Amino acid sequence: MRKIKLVEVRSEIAAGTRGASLGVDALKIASLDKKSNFFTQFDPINVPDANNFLWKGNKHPHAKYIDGVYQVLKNVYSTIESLRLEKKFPIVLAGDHSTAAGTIMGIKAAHPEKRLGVIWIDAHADLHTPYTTPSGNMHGMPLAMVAQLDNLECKVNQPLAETLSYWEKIKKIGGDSPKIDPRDVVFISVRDTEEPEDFLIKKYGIKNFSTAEVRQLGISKVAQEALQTLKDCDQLYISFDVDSLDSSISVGTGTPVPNGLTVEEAIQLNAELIKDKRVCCWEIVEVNPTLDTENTMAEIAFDVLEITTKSLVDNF
Ligand SMILES: NC(=[NH2+])NCCC[C@H](N)C(=O)O
Ligand SMILES: [Mn+2]
Repeated sequence: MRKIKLVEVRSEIAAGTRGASLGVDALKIASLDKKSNFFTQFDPINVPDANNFLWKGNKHPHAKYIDGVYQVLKNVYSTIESLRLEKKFPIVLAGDHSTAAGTIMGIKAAHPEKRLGVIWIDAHADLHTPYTTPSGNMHGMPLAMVAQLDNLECKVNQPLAETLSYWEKIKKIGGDSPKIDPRDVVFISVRDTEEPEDFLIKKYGIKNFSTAEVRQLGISKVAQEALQTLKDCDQLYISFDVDSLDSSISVGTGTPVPNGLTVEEAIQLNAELIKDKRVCCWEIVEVNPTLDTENTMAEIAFDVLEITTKSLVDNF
């Protein structure tokens, strides 16, 4: 069996709604209520966040708290790089989705020669940049950070010079080269995008398996085709944003969207994908219990986490 390491990242500064930093602990409460021994099996490591920046107020309208985001990304990057060098399999429990960029930077830094593919299960494409973001929330930008995209063709904002200097630094964490080719991204259930993102999806021919397609093809076929799309990649990272689930289920998350996956679909999908031997890291993000009742979102997310991890363990 591969050595699994749980990584906790309680960042919420890059989300537009407060509370995603509590997602990790909500997962633990869900585990206790379920009387699961999950959290006794793997000892977790905690990555320092920069949520204290929230008290100071935001100075960057088109990339909110980018100074804090930069710090967190460096922390996540160095943690993940070390774990990968120790041949550990990181299972990352995170808050806002921006930190997935740090995860990807770390994976790439540990094995720069390996071509890295990404399976992004999410309602959103998270391909924005400070030049295109409609909200300024940096959880909408991680894939642009790691692919080193500015998307100036679709520029709508005029970010401040200081914002752009942080943006340049972020893109260079782990080295001044793209960590992924955008063509090596596969989306699943992405259904709420803005024009600048649609432009990039088209430009790079990024494959998205819509919810309808998931239902049409069935989970095993989708998993198979997603992995086939990334056949030339040497290692794979799976990012599971709980807002990929239908908004009737994903109440406890900052940006819920209708027409998403069912719980069963999400569980089967992750359990299937993680069997591929190239997968070297799995991440779950954006649980926000302050928007929820009875910790429902975390209970569902915990089921996904537990079953996906079991599939990983059983297949090694
Ligand atoms: N990881 C997420 N929940 N991302 C939501 C992004 C929503 C929207 N595209 C924005 O940039 O504001
Ligand atoms: Mn996301």
